[in-house]
Formats: sequence, structure tokens, C-alpha cells
Amino acid sequence: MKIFSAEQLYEADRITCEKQQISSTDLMERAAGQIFNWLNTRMQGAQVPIHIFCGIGNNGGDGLALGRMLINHGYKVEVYIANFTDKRSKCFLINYGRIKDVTKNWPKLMSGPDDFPEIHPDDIIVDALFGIGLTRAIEGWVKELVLHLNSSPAFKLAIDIPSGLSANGPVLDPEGVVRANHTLTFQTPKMAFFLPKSGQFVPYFEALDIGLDPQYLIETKPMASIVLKPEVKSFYRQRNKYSHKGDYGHLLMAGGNQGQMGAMVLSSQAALRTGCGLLTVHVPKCGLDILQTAVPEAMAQPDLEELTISDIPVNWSPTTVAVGMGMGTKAETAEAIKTLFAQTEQPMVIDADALNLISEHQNMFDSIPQGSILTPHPGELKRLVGEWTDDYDKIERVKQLCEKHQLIILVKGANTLVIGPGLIKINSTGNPGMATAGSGDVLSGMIGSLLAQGYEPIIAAIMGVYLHGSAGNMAATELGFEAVTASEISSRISESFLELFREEAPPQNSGSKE
Ligand SMILES: NC(=O)C1=CN([C@@H]2O[C@H](COP(=O)(O)OP(=O)(O)OC[C@H]3O[C@@H](n4cnc5c(N)ncnc54)[C@H](OP(=O)(O)O)[C@@H]3O)[C@@H](O)[C@H]2O)[C@@H](O)CC1
Ligand SMILES: [K+]
Repeated sequence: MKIFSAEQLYEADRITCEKQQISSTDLMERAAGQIFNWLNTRMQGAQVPIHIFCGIGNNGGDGLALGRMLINHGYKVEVYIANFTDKRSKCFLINYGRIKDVTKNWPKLMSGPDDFPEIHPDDIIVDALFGIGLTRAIEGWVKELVLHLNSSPAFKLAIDIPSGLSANGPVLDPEGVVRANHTLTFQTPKMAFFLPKSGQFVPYFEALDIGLDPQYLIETKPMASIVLKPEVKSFYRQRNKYSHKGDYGHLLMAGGNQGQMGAMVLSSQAALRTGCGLLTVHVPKCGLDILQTAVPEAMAQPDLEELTISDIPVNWSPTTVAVGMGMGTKAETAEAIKTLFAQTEQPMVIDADALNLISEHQNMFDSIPQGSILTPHPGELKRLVGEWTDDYDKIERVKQLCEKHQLIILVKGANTLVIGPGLIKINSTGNPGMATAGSGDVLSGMIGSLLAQGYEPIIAAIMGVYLHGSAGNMAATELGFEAVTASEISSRISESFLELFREEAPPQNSGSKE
């Protein structure tokens, strides 16, 4: 599912009106009609007071049109207008006129806190103050209005986007954002819904189809897109009946040091469960027995050193390499990584301490094989790209690094981003239970395994992240968030593959975040 910027959505709006020969007020009628249908289906005429708070732009226009439709169907509605300026959009004015035609209870013009209504906890609040046209933080008494709404326990439904959030810009003032329980967004979700600082304001959303021009939506390059099951399923390659283990790649995994051998055990098990044909594990001598006992399927290649990694021989040409898990950052290890990069052309997975070493020796960037996948956790990412000011600055820094060195970098989080040259993919699986030790080692093993099997690097990254999140979801469903461990995620990798091919129930909530 594509994510468009506010600018692209305005353009889609314009082209739709032009091609379908409708006015923007007609489009607003369609949009408000979808919100009305959603509410009406759930409320079935219930006489719960609905308070609709409108701004003076088109988001306010949506609120007015919705108010009229609800009144026409006998609902108990109060409409309020935040009258903080004389400015009004054309569609707002048209709908302001239309609502006055259907009720004597005209919208109440609010010009300060004295006009704020009392809201009963069981009432419903509809937030139509600002939509994607927000250009600055909400200030003055309008911010007080937002605080007033947020102080109410009443259910809050945001139209298009919670007021105070920018569709694709940083959060300007976290206090001045409506804490909506649910957001009904038009056509496609907004970027803000998926990034940590703004996504917290959008616990649930649904995208309502308002019939924007399909050609525009198909042909326009989005700012990002969400990875859902059908896409991952389309990447999956069936196995040939006559294939053998040599057809599924030989992964070399290098890492571990004294006290951190568990990372390599987790990565190795995850790699094998994800399907690579052969796995060789390169560990310091002290890790040999641990690995051979915990992962009997893997071959082990001991380092010259007892406790750390000092050389990673690749003269036997592994299909691909995954390096860095629990590896430590000793000087001899840095040298081993430099040599590994110099001797390897094919893309590899670079994780954990290998990333920390690159951060310390920035000139190593130039020798990373193109197409490699970097899997930093937030701390490692900060060391790689420097301190960011907000989520968008973070994405921009990562994008630049990807472009400059032709790399794929993961930005891990509630919705992990896979960023590659010219592309941002937003993962849709995963849960807070996965914020646990070793979860990242499992992921690196999975991605390395997919890469070894011949999946393109970008596809290996997207698939690995999706399947890892899906395995984590299954673990959380069975165990609860707290009991999810990396081993539990790993043991459900098989389920995550099987789930790809499970029959879907007919969709009820097209864009639900959950
Ligand atoms: N495009 C589509 O696909 C469709 C869009 N539709 C709907 O239109 C919505 C977008 O409407 P919109 O462009 O009129 O913007 P909206 O957010 O209502 O308000 C902008 C006004 O607020 C003002 N303003 C901004 N920030 C402010 C602040 N902090 N404090 C005070 N004022 C502030 C700003 O003033 P300015 O910045 O110009 O000074 C301007 O006057 C969209 O979200 C959706 O609901 C659907 O109906 C149909 C399909
Ligand atoms: K809104």
C-alpha cells in the first residue's frame, strides 16, 4: 500500500476532480459520506451525543458535511467551529451553508475557552479541526481547545489525521495534538502514522476509499509503501522437487566473542530455520563447542584467536556472509572486517559490532560490498549516521548513506523501515514484545539466509523483516508480550512462512494498523 505526501494527495484530489468531472465539494461529499457510513454502520441510530469540532479549512468542511448527514439521519449532533480567523475554504463555506439548511441548531462559533462545551464521558468527539493542511503548531486558545478535548475520556474520532499532526513532517508540538482513539483517513495512510514520534498519536486507523483517480495512484511514485502479506507472498520462491542443499546457498556467519556466543547461536538457528542449504559459523575458538552443541546442523570454522575474531577466511567462496553478531570491537576484529570487505564482492548482512566498527572507522564505508544490508538497532544507527533532530531527519540521513554507498539500511522500530536507494518500505508486522535481547540476531540470521538462497538483497531485507515480525506476532499471541524471547521468535519462523499461504478471511478493516 502506497503512502503519498500531502502535496501528492492535493494533486490526486485535483486530477480526480478534473478527470471525473466533479467539483471538490462533490469529492468532499464522497469523503464525508464514507465517514458517515462507517459511523452509521456501528451506531445504528444510537442517540449518543456526537460533538463535531470543525476548523475553517476543508477538514472542517468534512466535519460540516458529516454533521449534516448525521442530522439528516436523526442523530444527536452538535457542531462547533473554531472561529480563530475570518479565513475560510470554499468547500467549508458551501457546507456551512448546507448544514444551516437542514437544522435550526446551527453550528456554534467558538472564539475562546468560554465557548468550550462540556463533554460527557460517554459522548463521541469528532475531530475535524485540521487535516493535511496544517502548516504550523496549533497555538493560543485553539491549542487550549485541543487540551480540553484531550482531557475528556470521550471516544475521539479523527477525520483524515489527528489535528496537530503533519501528514509528512515532524511533530511540531506534541501537546497540541488531538489524542484520537481512532482515525479515519482518506484513501491512503499518511507517513506520520508509522514513525515513532507521530505514530503514537495514531493507535488505530482505517483508510477509506474515496475514489481518487486510480491511474494517479498507480503511476505516482509514493514517498514510501507499506509491506503487506500479498507482496511478501509474491516474493516467495517455491522449492524445486529435485533440488538439493547446494541449491539453497552456503551462508558464512561470523561473530561471537567470550560471553556473547548466544548471539551467534540465535543467528545460526534462525538462518537454518529460514532455509539456507548450508551454514558455516566462524567463531573464536572458545565458541566452538558452544556452537557445535547448540547448532549441530552448522559447520564451525574456528578463528585463530581463543577469545576474539581476528581473521575471517573466505577463500572457499561462501554464497554470502552475515557478520557482526556479538563480535566485540577489538582492533584485530576491525582488521578482520576490513580484510573481509576487501575480499568480498557479493552483498552481505552487516550487524551489531561490525556496524560499531564501521562507525569508528568511517573509511570502511567505501569498501562495503554494494547492495549489503545493514541492520543496526537505534543506538548503532545513531553511531552510523549521527544524532538526528526528528524522524524525518533520521530518514534523510539514512537515505543519503544508502544512495552514497548503494546500501540497504534498516531503521528498526514499531514499524521497521527498509531503506534502499530510491525506496522506503514500511513493515507492517511486529509488536512491542519483540523489543528483547537477541531479537536482532534472529533477524540478521533470517536475512542472511534469504540472501544466501539467492533472493535479491532488497527482497531478502523486506521478507526477512516481515517474517521476523510475523513470527514475533505469533509468539506474542501465544505467550503475551513479556514472555516473548528471541528463541521464541526463532521457533516460530516456520509458522511465519506457513502463515503466508493461509487463506484470508474477507477484509473488514482495509487499513487497520493492527
Ligand atoms: N486532498 C484530498 O484528497 C481530500 C481532502 N479532503 C480534506 O481536506 C483536508 C485538507 O484541507 P485543507 O487543505 O483546507 O487543510 P486543513 O487542514 O483543513 O486546514 C488548513 C487551514 O488551516 C490553516 N492552518 C494550518 N495550520 C494552522 C495552525 N496551526 N493554526 C491555525 N491555522 C492553521 C491554514 O491557514 P494557512 O496555513 O494558509 O495560514 C488553512 O486555512 C484533508 O485533510 C481532508 O480532511 C477531503 O475533503 C477530500 C479529499
Ligand atoms: K482532523
